[in-house]
Amino acid sequence: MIHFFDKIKQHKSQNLPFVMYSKPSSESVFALLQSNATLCKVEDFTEKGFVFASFDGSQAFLIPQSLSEIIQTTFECKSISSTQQLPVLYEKETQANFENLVQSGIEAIKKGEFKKVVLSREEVIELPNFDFISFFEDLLSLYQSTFVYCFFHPEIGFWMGATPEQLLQVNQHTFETTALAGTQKEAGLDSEIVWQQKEKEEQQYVTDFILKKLKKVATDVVVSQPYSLKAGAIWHIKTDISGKMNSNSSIKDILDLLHPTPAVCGLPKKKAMEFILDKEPYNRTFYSGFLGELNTNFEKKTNGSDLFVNLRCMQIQENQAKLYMGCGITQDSIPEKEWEESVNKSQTMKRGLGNR
Ligand SMILES: C=C(O[C@@H]1C=C(C(=O)O)C=C[C@H]1O)C(=O)O
Repeated sequence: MIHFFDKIKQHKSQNLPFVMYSKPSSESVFALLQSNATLCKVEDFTEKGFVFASFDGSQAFLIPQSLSEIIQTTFECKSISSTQQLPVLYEKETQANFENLVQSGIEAIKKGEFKKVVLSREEVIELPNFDFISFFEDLLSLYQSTFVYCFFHPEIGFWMGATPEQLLQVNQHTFETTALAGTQKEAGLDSEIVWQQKEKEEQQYVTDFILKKLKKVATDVVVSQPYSLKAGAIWHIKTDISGKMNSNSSIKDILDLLHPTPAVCGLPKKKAMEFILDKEPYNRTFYSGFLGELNTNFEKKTNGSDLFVNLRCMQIQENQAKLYMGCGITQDSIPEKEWEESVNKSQTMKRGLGNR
């Protein structure tokens, strides 16, 4: 049998669509290898396969199960120093531009236009001699608590990432989702992690938004206490939310209500979205969109869905990678701190790349 990664390489060299991924805390890696290059759209979210959807909700594509060979492998973690840092050198202008964007967000919040907005930037880095397979293997070892993926479609692009954020998991009529926000860099002992009011509040906005939206489509909703979650060298605050979908509600109904959550867009959603589309100097496309298994769980062999928010990711183009990172802005935000947070988030992908 040809080895899993050789098959992936072969598929990529034929310019055919594929995705490979590993779920949080799993040792399995699955791949869907589409047999032709057709661009398949998701119409109503009853389709089966792997979905890749944009931030603004206008595009959702599928690698369909019916057109794909499904392969699986298991991996063993290698030991990689997760504290290795790439030198961080930025043009003053890059930092000033992002801080000005954040400042404009703070001013809009103070004027009452919205309560929270998530503002992001892209960063281009050179990737000479990039081997996506060994980078993917490094991501698996570095970020075991995240959803690690590599997605390719000739008409969509080539994306990789390690996201800590689950958007939605559905099994029959029960579902789980999470509210994730607040960020701080690892420092000292894990047990000493302390959150400021600003971060607690920012995360509470996300939880409140999700609970309010779910009222329309779900019952028996259970909410955990907020707790700290580590993803690589970054900490977040997380709340787990679960419940039962109403019998007349569909996955599409829930996704329409939840995506994009205030964890990646803002609050209220429409106003924050308008601000982002108007003010961010680039197009997010699939960054902060969502991706994952739609109506098919290959490990459990059920019809479940398991969707994640596309964060801590990059788009590979020729010998370059575009990295994407965003920060939740509230009225108490300090532009310089948000810049630092974006630099810390960029380390998730750079740390893997630093090992090359
Ligand atoms: C937008 C990103 O992350 C989101 C924003 C966070 C924050 O504002 O603290 C935390 C986790 C994510 O929900 C990103 O990583 O690009």
